[in-house]
Amino acid sequence: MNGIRTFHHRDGTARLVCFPHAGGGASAFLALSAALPDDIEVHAVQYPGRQDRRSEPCAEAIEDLAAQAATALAGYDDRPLFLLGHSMGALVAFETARLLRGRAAVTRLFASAARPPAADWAEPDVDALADEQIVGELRRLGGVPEPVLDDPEMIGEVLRQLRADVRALRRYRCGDDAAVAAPLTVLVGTDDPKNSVAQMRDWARHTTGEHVVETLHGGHFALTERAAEAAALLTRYIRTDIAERANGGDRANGTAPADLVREILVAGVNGRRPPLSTDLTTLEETARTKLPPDAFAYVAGTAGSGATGRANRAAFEERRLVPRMLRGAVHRDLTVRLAGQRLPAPVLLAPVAAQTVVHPQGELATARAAAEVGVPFVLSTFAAHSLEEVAEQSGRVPRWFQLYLPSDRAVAESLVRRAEAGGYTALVVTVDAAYLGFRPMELDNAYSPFLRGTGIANFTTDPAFRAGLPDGAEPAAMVRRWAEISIDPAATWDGLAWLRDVTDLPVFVKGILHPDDARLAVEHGARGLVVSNHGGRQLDGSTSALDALPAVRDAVAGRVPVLMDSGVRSGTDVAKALALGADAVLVGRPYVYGLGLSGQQGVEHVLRCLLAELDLALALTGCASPAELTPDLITDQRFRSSAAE
Ligand SMILES: Cc1cc2nc3c(=O)[nH]c(=O)nc-3n(C[C@H](O)[C@H](O)[C@H](O)COP(=O)(O)O)c2cc1C
Repeated sequence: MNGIRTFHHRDGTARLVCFPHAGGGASAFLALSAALPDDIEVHAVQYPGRQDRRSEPCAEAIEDLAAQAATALAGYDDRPLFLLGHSMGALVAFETARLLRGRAAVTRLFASAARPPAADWAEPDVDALADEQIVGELRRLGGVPEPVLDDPEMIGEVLRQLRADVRALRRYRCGDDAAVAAPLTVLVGTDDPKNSVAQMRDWARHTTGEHVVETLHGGHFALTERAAEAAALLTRYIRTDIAERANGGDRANGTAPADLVREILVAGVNGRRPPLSTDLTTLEETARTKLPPDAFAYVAGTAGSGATGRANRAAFEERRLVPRMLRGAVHRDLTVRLAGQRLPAPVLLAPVAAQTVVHPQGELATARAAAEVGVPFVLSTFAAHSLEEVAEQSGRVPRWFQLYLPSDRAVAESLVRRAEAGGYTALVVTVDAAYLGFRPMELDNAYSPFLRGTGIANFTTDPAFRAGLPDGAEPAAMVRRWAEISIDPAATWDGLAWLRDVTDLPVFVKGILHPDDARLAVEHGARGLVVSNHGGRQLDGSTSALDALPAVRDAVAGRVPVLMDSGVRSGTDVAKALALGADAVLVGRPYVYGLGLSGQQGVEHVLRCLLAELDLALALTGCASPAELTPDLITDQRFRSSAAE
């Protein structure tokens, strides 16, 4: 009997085949199948000896289950094939992918709640355990409904299947070098009592392709118990893989970011010069002379005496890279993955409010530049153009939306829904600006763009916001209402948990500096963090973001990606942040100066320079990818003894 079951018949562009856990049947994936969208056709493998295959004997070995599945799937080669195995099912899926090589190519393998194939699974000898002991363990892990656990006949059936499966699992052996070619995404529940994120790293040995670890909120059965969250994550991977196949890869034109150097020098032969200096640290001084004074002060300003603004720069300058030689890093790949999304480089444009202050096209020009260069733009809640208008300019590069949590939760929810509908793929919740910092450069000019009606477009276009105002409200009334509700100064971590429950979009928390806040953010649903002091604009005297990074990174121990911003001015700054543990970096003021000085072209220039210098930093430190930038490539000048100088 063909062991493939289908719950929802769809004519999807992709096929996802799910492999159940020990003691489980195909129906374990019913809710997940329902939560997945129509473009993904979902099938589940029914192992012999259970549910509608009850009359057949259970399999003796994982390899037998894989051989049966591979035979059934051999003809599934008419659309991209994805395999997803849960717990023991991950081993069956892995072995199936190995057998399918050359028959039906597996586009990606998802392994959920499962240790790597070569690891010791430490499964107890269930034949030697009493029924009550096994039932106790099943209660602890979840996954078997209480009524089944309490029904002697039904639980007897589950135990029979489970014992057979665990016998097969205990017999299974896999070498360290057994690998599939398919990229591999490993999913692990944040509270899985059987598995930890650290144990998942060795899955990397079992693929010659990409290896990513993703966390889901929940325990051993997070995959099926949090079906909506899991479905959103799987969908992002599947759709990105399909889009990549359609494009034939991003490097199709064969150019690397570092080729900018040659491009500029060759253009010079014909008398052409770059539009702005390639030394991005000089743009601030150019902007000071060219931008309107109020606008320049708004962008350049920091809090108080500027101590934190200076510390942000000093932290980068005090770190030095230690180049490595003769490593032949010719083929470099800047791609990174964050919360299931593939980014062409570990660089994003930070959310910066009210961009029409420096250029009439504002965020529209920035979005076009981001799309042109292939760098995601994080749009501010306080943008001068609505998020829908900006989405239209954003092309195919992932776009993210930054959210200040409004005290009117109806407005907050409405903004989230609009971001979802507008194709934004992540939310960045900024938590360090419950109050505006004390910023002398703004105060001395008595200048706020918002109070003059710039930077509130997402509110004036929002139905929930407008519902709180009389029809035909004057602009001044809108500004007053905006000032009342746009940021909730009383928000607590519960606000983050609320947001997690309102949306399936991954939520990054921006503005984290303390390791305890990092842990709290993850506990309340953050899928990523941004270590940031808001470019030194909030609390003067606070720590530099780069100095805060390693402790935050250690606090989350790989459970979620950690991004950073504040003070990044060059590609080598990006390299330093990555070497100290950032997964990606946001850049703020430099691109805003590029926008103010040369519009879209200026933003493109800044981004190209950053990426070119980052690519060269990889080449000159002998790294083929951002992941190879490690702390040993950094020295900290502050801790060098004079003898070493
Ligand atoms: C003019 C200006 C406006 C900003 N507006 C926002 C905002 O609306 N939301 C937000 O989360 N951060 C905002 N930021 C902070 C940036 O996202 C980022 O944290 C900071 O600019 C990084 O530091 P850098 O400018 O040194 O690169 C703003 C920064 C500037 C300079």
